[in-house]
Amino acid sequence: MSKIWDISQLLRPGLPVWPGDSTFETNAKWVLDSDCPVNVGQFQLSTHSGTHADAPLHYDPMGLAIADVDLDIYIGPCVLIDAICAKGQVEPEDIADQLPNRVERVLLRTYAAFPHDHWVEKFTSVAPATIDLIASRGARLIGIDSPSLDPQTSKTLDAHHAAHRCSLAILEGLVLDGVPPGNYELIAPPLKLKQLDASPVRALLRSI
Ligand SMILES: N[C@@H](CC(=O)c1ccccc1NC=O)C(=O)O
Ligand SMILES: [Zn+2]
Ligand SMILES: [Zn+2]
Repeated sequence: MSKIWDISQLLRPGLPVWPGDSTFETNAKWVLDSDCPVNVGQFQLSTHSGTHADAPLHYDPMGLAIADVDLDIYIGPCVLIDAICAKGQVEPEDIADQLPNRVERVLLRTYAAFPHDHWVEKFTSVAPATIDLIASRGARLIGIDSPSLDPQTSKTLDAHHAAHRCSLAILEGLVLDGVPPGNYELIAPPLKLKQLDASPVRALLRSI
């Protein structure tokens, strides 16, 4: 029997978001009572809320929108690598020992404990050389538990552009607490959002 790990953040009011970005809000459009047979909610959120997939359109005006990306990248074998010891940026030497020679998808864990209730300004990002290394092993997707591949203060998004050059899809904001490093099946397709730059995902790992 395979085990499933839910590696998604809980979307709720109070969810920490990128400084200045839209907060996650909910509202009851209809409320079930003697006059109304159903509950119907509504919610408002940033495309980069919680656990999400970036589309190339996020950092390239000519890039694909999230509705148009190849879905099979988000489903299939992956390796989860422990990079908790990395300081500032995940450098190639932080993961070299754990990175298989051939790999399809790579997930990096940087938090010892995921910060569910507050925004961490100095999260761990990924060195562009690490992106190149992962891509050189055949990967088509990189995922990370921090909110971005690049530092919060970056204006050039070098790691995002490196990923784009290498045709690597990007997942961010994964919750990897309690998941042992190793091989899994990833299931994390984005929503089919026309002309948008990213999408929340329900990200799952299945043991193999
Ligand atoms: N690059 C980040 C997000 C990002 O940069 C961002 C997200 C929301 C609002 C503003 C952002 N960047 C502004 O410079 C990411 O990949 O999710
Ligand atoms: Zn993003
Ligand atoms: Zn990103």
